[in-house]
Amino acid sequence: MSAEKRIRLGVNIDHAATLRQARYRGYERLRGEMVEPDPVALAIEAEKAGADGITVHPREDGRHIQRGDVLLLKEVLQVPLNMEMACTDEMFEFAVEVCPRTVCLVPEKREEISTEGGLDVLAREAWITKHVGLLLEKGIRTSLFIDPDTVQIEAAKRTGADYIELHSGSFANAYYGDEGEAEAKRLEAGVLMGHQLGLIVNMGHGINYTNIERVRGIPGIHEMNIGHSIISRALFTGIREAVREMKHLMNEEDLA
Ligand SMILES: CC(=O)[C@@H](O)[C@H](O)COP(=O)(O)O
Ligand SMILES: NCC(=O)COP(=O)(O)O
Repeated sequence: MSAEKRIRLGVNIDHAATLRQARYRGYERLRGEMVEPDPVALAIEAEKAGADGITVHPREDGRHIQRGDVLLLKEVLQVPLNMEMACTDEMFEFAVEVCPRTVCLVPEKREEISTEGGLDVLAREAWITKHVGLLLEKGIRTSLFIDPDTVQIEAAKRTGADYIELHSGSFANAYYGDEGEAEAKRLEAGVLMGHQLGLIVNMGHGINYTNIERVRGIPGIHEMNIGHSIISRALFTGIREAVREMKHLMNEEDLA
């Protein structure tokens, strides 16, 4: 695949933090203790293996990645940090403190295990538009994590955000069923529409080493953010191999 068409791989390391917090509930790096697994050390390994970026989602309730992790990541990473966050004033303040390359605005529900649907941009359009501008003043670009729906993509454009990340969870859930192809086509149409509107289009959620074969060929995907599947595979292969394998697979390249 030619360099300009290569899909960038953003590795979401939250799931390592989820494992850590399962044992060390309430742990926050700022206390200075060292417990495992360390998501920051994992991110550095992922970077060494070729990750083009690292994604984290500090939740308002702090149940997965911790704020101290995010601040440290910003210090030690060479590759861009993408920080997902809920549309709240408190998270905005934290984003300004961290100053990641990009912020990706996501919906957040206390009761969900992971992010279930895309952001309803129309419902939060005024807040989002204002904060896209405020983040840009601080040199932070904004992405909006949305379902591949026409009205949401149009609304995303109106907010002034540079990026959208199309939520591929419905596709991933439907992959083995009758609706898999229809969901893939929805993503395809969403990427195309985003492009036509001049947005940079990313994709993420539920992408794995199997279903990647259906979405990797969609023209114009800038970056895929992949977490759960890579961290799961890393338990068997180590993170470097898991990243290397996904990076080659998503770009249809042979492993050297
Ligand atoms: C926005 C998204 O799809 C994922 O990044 C997800 O939110 C990861 O974080 P959690 O595991 O805390 O849900
Ligand atoms: N925004 C999606 C993401 O970062 C990773 O989602 P998943 O691969 O952990 O489902």
